[in-house]
Formats: sequence, C-alpha cells, structure tokens
Amino acid sequence: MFTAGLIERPVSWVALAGFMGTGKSRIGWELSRALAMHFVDTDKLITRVVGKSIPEVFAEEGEGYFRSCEQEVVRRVTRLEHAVISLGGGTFIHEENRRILLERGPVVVLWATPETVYQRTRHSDRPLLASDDPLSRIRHLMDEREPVYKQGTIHVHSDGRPSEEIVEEIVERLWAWSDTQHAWAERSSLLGGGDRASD
Ligand SMILES: Nc1ncnc2c1ncn2[C@@H]1O[C@H](COP(=O)(O)OP(=O)(O)OP(=O)(O)O)[C@@H](O)[C@H]1O
Ligand SMILES: O=C(O)C1=C[C@@H](O)[C@@H](O)[C@H](O)C1
Ligand SMILES: [Mg+2]
Repeated sequence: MFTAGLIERPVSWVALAGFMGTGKSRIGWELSRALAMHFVDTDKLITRVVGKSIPEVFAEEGEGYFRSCEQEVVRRVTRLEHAVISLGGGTFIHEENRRILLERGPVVVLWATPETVYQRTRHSDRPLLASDDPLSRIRHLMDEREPVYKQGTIHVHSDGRPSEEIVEEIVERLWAWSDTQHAWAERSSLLGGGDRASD
C-alpha cells in the first residue's frame, strides 16, 4: 500500500450507502483505517452539530428537519479529499443527494437480508424502526428503497461475513472500478475527448 513514501489508494473519496444495519458506520470506519483516509459518519456529524440524538431530532424537530440537515451535510462531505463517508440509511434515497454523491465518486452499497438487519438493530433506537412489528417494517421499507439503492456504483453483501472480509472485498472492487475509470479516460483522450455515445 505504501509506495515511495506515498500511500497508494484506489480512490481519494468514497461513500457507503444502504439500509439501516447493513454496516455502513462500522465498515466505513474500518475501510477508512485500511485506506488511511479520513472518516465522516453523516448521522454522527448531524447529531454533533444539532446537539441531539437522532431519535430526539426526529421527535422534537421532525424528520423533515433531519432530511434538510442531511442535504447540507452531503454538500459539505462531497468537498472532502481522502475521505470515507458513511451515509445514513435514507441519505441516498433523496434524488438530489444521490446525484451529488454519484457525481463526486463511487458509492458502495451494503446489503443485508431483513432478518440480519432486524438482528443487528433490535436493541437500538432507530426511529423509523419503532414499531410493534419491526421485521415487517424493515421488509416493507427495504422493498420500497431497493430500486434506489441499486443505483449505487458497487454492491457488497454483508450477511454472515466478518467485517475484515467485507472491507477487503470493497478495497478490491474499488481498485477494479478505478482501473475501469482510467481505461475510459485514456480511451476518450485517445479519441480526442470524443464522447462514449459516438464511439
Ligand atoms: N459484518 C458484520 N457482522 C456482524 N455485525 C455487524 C457487521 N456489520 C455491522 N455489524 C453490527 O451491526 C450493527 C449495525 O451496524 P452499523 O451501525 O454499522 O449499521 P449502519 O448501516 O450504519 O446503520 P444506520 O443506517 O442505522 O446508521 C452494529 O452493532 C455493528 O457493529
Ligand atoms: O434509513 C433511514 O432513513 C435512517 C437511517 C439512519 O442511519 C438515520 O439516518 C435515521 O435513523 C434514518
Ligand atoms: Mg450508521
């Protein structure tokens, strides 16, 4: 990873998206250590700036306020360099957030089954999962959001896998993605900057 005193990384910016409990916060932190990059968790940033926990923000300010904080944070984190960004579960669902994020760099989407998500979140206080039947709520919300998460750049399953293995797969897939990007850039410069549609 270290070459001539410089750190060789596949990307200088990457975001992690996906449903609640798929591991964005945990994997994002571990990925940032593996790539020696800064780490920002948008949920944590919002709670720090607002001075309230997410359940408090939802209860006292409303979900709309939380979503507007998310939008502001997305604009800011896309300006960072050498950063791994763990998004909230709903951040990528918002169309404008999605456009800005995908324009900035690769968005890795983490996936897990509703059962895994339920097991990982059952002792937490995520406001959108506060229900008499959280598993059904997870299934419903996941079905609704699935087509949008599919718009991410790289997709990685997290069920029954240790975090180190997931991080390793993400790093490999980011290298493959960056090779493809470079190949496209080289090809279009050889073609005099011509666009892909007219190749
Ligand atoms: N691969 C894994 N194996 C086992 N447990 C995991 C794995 N990934 C994450 N977890 C655990 O699952 C729980 C939820 O993970 P995490 O908080 O990272 O999810 P998240 O995607 O950030 O959720 P949210 O969208 O609500 O922020 C945590 O306790 C975390 O340690
Ligand atoms: O999926 C969602 O909409 C959310 C996920 C969490 O990360 C938090 O951002 C919040 O609880 C909302
Ligand atoms: Mg998180």
